[in-house]
Amino acid sequence: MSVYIDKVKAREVFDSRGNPTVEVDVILSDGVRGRAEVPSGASTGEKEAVELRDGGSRLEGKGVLKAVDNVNTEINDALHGKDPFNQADIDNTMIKLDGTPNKSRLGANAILGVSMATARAAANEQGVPLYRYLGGTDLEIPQTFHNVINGGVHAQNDIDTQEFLITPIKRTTTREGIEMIANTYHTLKKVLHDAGYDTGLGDEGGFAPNLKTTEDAVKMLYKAIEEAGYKPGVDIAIAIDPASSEFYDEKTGNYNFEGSEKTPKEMADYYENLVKEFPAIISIEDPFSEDDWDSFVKFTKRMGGKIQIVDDDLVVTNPEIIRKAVKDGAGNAILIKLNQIGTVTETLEAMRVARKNNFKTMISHRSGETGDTFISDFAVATNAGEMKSGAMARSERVEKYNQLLRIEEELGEAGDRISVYPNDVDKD
Ligand SMILES: C=C(OP(=O)(O)O)C(=O)O
Ligand SMILES: [Mg+2]
Repeated sequence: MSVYIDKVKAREVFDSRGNPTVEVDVILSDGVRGRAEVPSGASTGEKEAVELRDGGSRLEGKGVLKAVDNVNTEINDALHGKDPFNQADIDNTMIKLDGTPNKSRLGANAILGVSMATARAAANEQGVPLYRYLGGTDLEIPQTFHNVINGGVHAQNDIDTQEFLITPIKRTTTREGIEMIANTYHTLKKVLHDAGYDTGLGDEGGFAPNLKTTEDAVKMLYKAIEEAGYKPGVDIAIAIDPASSEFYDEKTGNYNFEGSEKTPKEMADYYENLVKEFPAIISIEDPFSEDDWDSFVKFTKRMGGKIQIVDDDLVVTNPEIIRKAVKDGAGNAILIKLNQIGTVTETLEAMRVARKNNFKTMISHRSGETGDTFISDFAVATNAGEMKSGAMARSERVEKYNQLLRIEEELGEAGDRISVYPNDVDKD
């Protein structure tokens, strides 16, 4: 008889913010195992699959023992005897067992942990790396986006834009690109320090200086890129994630942004001027709130030919909402977070819908992370094109880039064509 799932076992471990999270082991009938840890967001979208938390006074109500128990009892019973290579069956069984539209009964954290650990166990059973098991051949290393200045809800400072990311655009290998980012990151520390700013870190390993405005932060990035010996917009480009649902006022329909109240139209003007002033900015994520769909559509018509407009909170990796974004022309790229939707299978569907409709895809970490490097393998396996995983500090972030370096080496040794998005002429 071929190998089957013997047991799924979960435990409570801790994430990079010191909050409890779910870790799952999937154990196959021949003893082979797969393990996965589940990340957790802070600026979460309203329509994300539900992360089950225990409530009560223990660990400020953030415990995940209910989710752990759901894995160890109901999910274990439902998956015992199943084929670990049939990922869709595993995921659909859990979706049906949960029975809610947003995984709120068993918890998306419980379900995703099992889903990812099953893929790992299956890869281990075949004796191949996870990226190979999920992706086969003809794989591409993603372009990496590194969040080097943290603001918004990821830092205790006055900047409302949550993320300032730098991305190496002129490089021949991933290793070279990541070296360029490390150089710039170190130079940024010096630039901030010399200008009298604090160089403490935010949640994603970027610096969290008490700069007052988004423009000031972008100016610091320009300075750091140049002082590190690169040209902004030629060697290294910039992306921002205002995560604007966080400063949107539902009652007025306006944005309370860095000391002034702006209408959606004024916000759009602001972004257009920002990109004019700083042409190294090539990508803006969640420029408008998840409750301000029309502004996304208008902004995509206005700026979509010039820059990448990434939907994160707006579509929460949900294939149905992505279909609507495609239909309405809201954004031109999708941020992909496995825990927003809660299974590997649905995440693959979300990516297929996006790519089929010429939307770019960027695989993302969460602000609360673990040491698990699943997303690096996943980004390569799916030829995602882009990946963001924080700055070149805090090992839960850096390990994900290190995993890309290992994969690049392995692909080279195995004789694969190594291409580094987006320099490749085949880019889609
Ligand atoms: C990574 C992000 O933050 P969080 O995990 O807090 O949602 C994001 O908004 O893109
Ligand atoms: Mg975001």
